[in-house]
Amino acid sequence: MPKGRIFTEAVELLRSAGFDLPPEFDDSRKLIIDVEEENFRFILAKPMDVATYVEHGVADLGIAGKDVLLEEERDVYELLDLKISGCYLAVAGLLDTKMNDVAPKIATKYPNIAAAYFREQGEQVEIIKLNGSIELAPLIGLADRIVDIVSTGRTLKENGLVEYETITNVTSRLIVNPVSYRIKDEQISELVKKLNEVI
Ligand SMILES: Nc1ncnc2c1ncn2[C@@H]1O[C@H](COP(=O)(O)OP(=O)(O)OP(=O)(O)O)[C@@H](O)[C@H]1O
Ligand SMILES: O=P(O)(O)OC[C@H]1O[C@H](OP(=O)(O)OP(=O)(O)O)[C@H](O)[C@@H]1O
Repeated sequence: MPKGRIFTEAVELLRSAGFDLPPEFDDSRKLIIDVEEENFRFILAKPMDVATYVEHGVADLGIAGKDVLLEEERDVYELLDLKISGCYLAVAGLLDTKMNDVAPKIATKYPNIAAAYFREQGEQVEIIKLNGSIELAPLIGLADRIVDIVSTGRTLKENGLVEYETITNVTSRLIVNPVSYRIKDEQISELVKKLNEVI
């Protein structure tokens, strides 16, 4: 399970699919929660790391944003679009500004997605990896553009930035380790069926 934003929505989804999740899921700092009644162990990780745990098989299943899956390109299967935590990835910058002609600078938490996007556009850019507050970069002259998540658009607006292009829509997905998918096929299909009924 991804901690943070997605967690609350994911817990709600699992509960509505019939999972009996204890109150620990609402207020706890535990990183591993065993739910014996369901025969499930929940591991709470940073959202960007979920696919890593699943690829390595220490978790059979995971919930990860499509942004993470595109950025990390882990060897996992995507089973379901859970249609939660919706947002999108966009190129943004200061109003009425052109990108520098020579190797414009792009600040982002998503260097792979950004590099692939500008490569497809035939533009040579310099990617600057940041870990948060991406909107700062064009404001203080670190970058010409940013590639970042937009949800309500409030962060862009309040910082005087505008969106130039949409890259892709993002929702959270149910992912599975390819070996687990073969071995635990029955259990996993049962879970997918339950989730499908409430998505
Ligand atoms: N407004 C949003 N901003 C960022 N991520 C969002 C937003 N809305 C939905 N998401 C989803 O939530 C995930 C990130 O969750 P969250 O912000 O809790 O983690 P994080 O980026 O690791 O944050 P932090 O580094 O602040 O802990 C993304 O992968 C994306 O799929
Ligand atoms: O369109 P909005 O609803 O304003 O949401 C988008 C903002 O939310 C995220 O930042 P976050 O809050 O995760 O902070 P961070 O960039 O410092 O990690 C994202 O990186 C944008 O900055």
